[in-house]
Amino acid sequence: MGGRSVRKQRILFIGAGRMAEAIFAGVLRTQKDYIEEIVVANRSDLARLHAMRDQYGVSVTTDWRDAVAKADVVLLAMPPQNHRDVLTQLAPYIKGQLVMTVAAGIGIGLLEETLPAGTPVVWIMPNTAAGIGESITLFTCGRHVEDKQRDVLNMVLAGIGEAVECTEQQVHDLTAITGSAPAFLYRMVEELELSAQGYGMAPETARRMVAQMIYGSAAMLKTGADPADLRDSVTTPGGATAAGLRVMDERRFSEMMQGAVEATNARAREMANE
Ligand SMILES: NC(=O)C1=CN([C@@H]2O[C@H](COP(=O)(O)OP(=O)(O)OC[C@H]3O[C@@H](n4cnc5c(N)ncnc54)[C@H](O)[C@@H]3O)[C@@H](O)[C@H]2O)C=CC1
Ligand SMILES: O=C(O)[C@@H]1CCC=N1
Repeated sequence: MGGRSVRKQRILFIGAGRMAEAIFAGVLRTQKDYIEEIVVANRSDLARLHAMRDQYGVSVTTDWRDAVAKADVVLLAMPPQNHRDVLTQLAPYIKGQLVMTVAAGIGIGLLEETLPAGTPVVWIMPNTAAGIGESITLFTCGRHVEDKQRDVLNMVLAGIGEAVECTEQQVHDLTAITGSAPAFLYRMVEELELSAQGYGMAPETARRMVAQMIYGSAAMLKTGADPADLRDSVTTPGGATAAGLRVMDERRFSEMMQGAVEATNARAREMANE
């Protein structure tokens, strides 16, 4: 945190979905000393709010207006499509609070245009591993973010994993790679588990095997090794792996992955304008 101290923060989450939960769960795991209160707001679904209150000890409300004035940070964790409306409703209550959004495709411009002049705003793009402190979070800051808000931002980001500051364009371009790609990977896991089960493995054994295979592979990558070299070291010349990789190439794996990335980013942009 740049050596500066952060006083205890009151963070209001507008939206009580999966990403809100992943972020406050992560922050509460490791940054509790910096948290005065987490308030979670949702329009409806009282049952979910109550479950969150009971599980995490957060405060909950169905009317965020009550909580904005006292908040230090307002974090929008709801669909991109609802941002314009909620930001417009939020604007009269904002007097210097740090406003953050996690929404795909949103960017900084809409926040700065809609909120009072000078409001510090940040766009973050985490992934669901935030909940266990293992997100890789991309972020970009608006024009009015000063050191004291950066310290708060760093505290939140450190609570949910690793973070990389990007340009706004990079957050748009990389949303698929860090925000959505966990789903691409899980999709592959589902297929591998199905194959293992097809060979007679119990579902829980198949899960454990595939999870450890991915964990080990990720650990190899985190040593800094090049993925092409790692792939080569698995691929015995003329051997079994080569036959599998050949099928991936024949079925245009590269084209499929690039297409998935492009479609994801395009849809993120589209949602922000709906
Ligand atoms: N799920 C993920 O892996 C990631 C999601 N995001 C972003 O996080 C945001 C939320 O996504 P999820 O948590 O996955 O969705 P979700 O569907 O689980 O949760 C959305 C929440 O927003 C609430 N909401 C909708 N309109 C509202 C309004 N007008 N006022 C107050 N609350 C409202 C809903 O009731 C719900 O609690 C999206 O903008 C998404 O782009 C970003 C990175 C990763
Ligand atoms: O699917 C979505 O729209 C969001 C964006 C990144 C991950 N989930």
